[in-house]
Amino acid sequence: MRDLLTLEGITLGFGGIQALSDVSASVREHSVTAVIGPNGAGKTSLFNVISGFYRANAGTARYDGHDLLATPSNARARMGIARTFQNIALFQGLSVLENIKLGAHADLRANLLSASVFLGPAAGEEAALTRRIDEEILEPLGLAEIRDRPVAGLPYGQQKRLELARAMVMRPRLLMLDEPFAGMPPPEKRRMAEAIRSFMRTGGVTTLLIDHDMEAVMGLSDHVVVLNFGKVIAAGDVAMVRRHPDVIEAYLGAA
Ligand SMILES: Nc1ncnc2c1ncn2[C@@H]1O[C@H](COP(=O)(O)OP(=O)(O)OP(=O)(O)O)[C@@H](O)[C@H]1O
Repeated sequence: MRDLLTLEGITLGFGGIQALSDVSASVREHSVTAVIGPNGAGKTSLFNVISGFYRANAGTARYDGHDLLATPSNARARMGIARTFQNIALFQGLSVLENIKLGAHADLRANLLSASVFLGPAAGEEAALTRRIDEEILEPLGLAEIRDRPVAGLPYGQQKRLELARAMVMRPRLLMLDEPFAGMPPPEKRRMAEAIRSFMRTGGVTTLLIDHDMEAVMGLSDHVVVLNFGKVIAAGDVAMVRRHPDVIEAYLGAA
């Protein structure tokens, strides 16, 4: 399988802090790649460079043959890059369905408070989108019954799955998940992992994820990149990374 994303020498600093130093990594198409590492290792910064939220000071990124770092962030979304956030970033006053529809209007997300998001598409398009969301997204994620409920008050696990739903409605090629398992009890983690796998099977998506939950990460991932103090200290398959002495010292040993 070919690489969908290749990073080389990515460097990012904030004043005196070196968040990323010369980070090189690749993400193989149709695989799950996990980025792990202790707090402050640079995982979210790396996501922010890929999605265009931060601008790298040095380095290159190629995505599907394109120079990613030269591509504006809204164009990256159109190229099929979708992400979720570490902290839940849903509209609590809107329904499950409305939140997912916002995800479908990637270009308008910069302008989320605009009512035109809902008035924009013609009625026929709107109905087709709703049907697609019902079949492609809500059903496999087990969210069909709560489709019209407001997000506020939904259990945490359902809100995390809704974030995945909102990213998936774009039919992304590269799905970036920032701590999808955080704060979940084991049954919810299993449901989330199953949902990610099912989208990979049916949608052919490539997944890049960050999480602290070693068991969940190891159970789902084909490839693991370990960051510490902004540097890649190990990369490889799950078995190799588990055995790596620097990883054990930096991360697994401390877990
Ligand atoms: N906007 C910013 N301004 C200043 N420093 C930042 C900014 N974003 C990240 N950093 C710093 O860069 C370093 C890497 O942070 P980052 O959030 O990428 O780590 P992380 O591995 O995602 O950590 P965590 O597991 O705690 O989320 C940290 O020292 C952090 O304080």
